[in-house]
Amino acid sequence: MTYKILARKWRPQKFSQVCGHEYVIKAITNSIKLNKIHHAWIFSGNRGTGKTTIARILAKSLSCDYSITENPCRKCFICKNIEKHCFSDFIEVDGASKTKVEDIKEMLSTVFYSPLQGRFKIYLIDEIHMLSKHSFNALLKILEEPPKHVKFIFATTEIEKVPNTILSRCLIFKLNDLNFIEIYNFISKILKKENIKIEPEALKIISNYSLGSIRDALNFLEQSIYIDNKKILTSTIINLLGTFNEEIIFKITQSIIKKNITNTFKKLKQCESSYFNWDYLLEEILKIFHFISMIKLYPSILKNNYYMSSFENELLKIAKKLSFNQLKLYYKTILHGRSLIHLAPTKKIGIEMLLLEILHL
Ligand SMILES: Nc1ncnc2c1ncn2[C@@H]1O[C@H](COP(=O)(O)OP(=O)(O)OP(=O)(O)O)[C@@H](O)[C@H]1O
Ligand SMILES: [Zn+2]
Repeated sequence: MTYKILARKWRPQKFSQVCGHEYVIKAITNSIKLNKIHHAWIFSGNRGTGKTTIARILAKSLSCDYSITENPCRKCFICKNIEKHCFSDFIEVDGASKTKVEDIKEMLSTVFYSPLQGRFKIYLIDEIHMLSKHSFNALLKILEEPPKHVKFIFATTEIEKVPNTILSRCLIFKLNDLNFIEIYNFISKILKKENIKIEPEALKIISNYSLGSIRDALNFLEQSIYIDNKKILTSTIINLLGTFNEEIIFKITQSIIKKNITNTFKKLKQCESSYFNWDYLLEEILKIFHFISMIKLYPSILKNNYYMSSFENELLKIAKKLSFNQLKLYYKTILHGRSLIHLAPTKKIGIEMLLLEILHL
């Protein structure tokens, strides 16, 4: 059998398998249950959060041979063919490569023909924001009065680039970035199914590093599996992603707060490797200052918290010791310094100067 990468192998095929986005899923499934089927949907959100996945499940829901259903059977020939990407009445178009008006006109020339096998003719246009102005105008004409058998599903990472005239004719669903816990739980489940063990710290780093995208998290896992077959090690992830574990980030932040220059630079040296990602270091330090500020002003954030959980007591102490104004000053100085780093002769010099500056706040 041909090898399928994790992100494809574990692409959800039913709404119940989708990670997060509860309200979006609820709205879609309820509208299907109530038989209130709109003619155009648009899903917006960052890369790898589930737009195409949800769009394809929706296409099955509308087309399943048994009935329109929020729970497509996955057994009928239509469901099966949609999953195999070979169903003639489900047309997927990549808006990024078909931007020109001729491309869109060619696609739209088929809308007036009845579906061949399905209930509807469904057009999924991915990255719709890439269409040209003329393409949007051509699409708008059809969207104003679409034939009854036609449904449009759009996906975009940049909804602000989609004209309002198009948006106002669609149901708009905003997919948020998945949070740390959602990604953590989702990939833990997949690793269990794949019978692969992982060190807890490695799982945390992946969940954190993927910045809200399940696809990124699965791709990082994929890469690490090539190295550690049966048990993914923290050291592998650190080298692979050019990142570091929570302990080192915490220690650097702690040394900064204690104004201990020697320790700060000792720890910094430990991070250095050919894979080291300097941008990530500043991002992580910013996250810690944000987290300490939250602990100070909104302590309930610690309930069911995974982030920096091994250092909770120390973080609480810091939150008590520093005023919010001090925390804010650290945060702002790093944020500002980070935006100027590209002007430094090298990133390393930029970071070292910034650390010296905050050590002297
Ligand atoms: N919410 C989610 N739940 C479960 N898996 C997900 C989710 N989002 C993404 N994935 C995983 O990531 C892969 C890519 O997802 P998908 O193609 O739906 O992302 P997308 O938002 O359309 O991204 P892009 O904007 O880059 O096209 C899927 O095959 C699946 O494995
Ligand atoms: Zn079916």
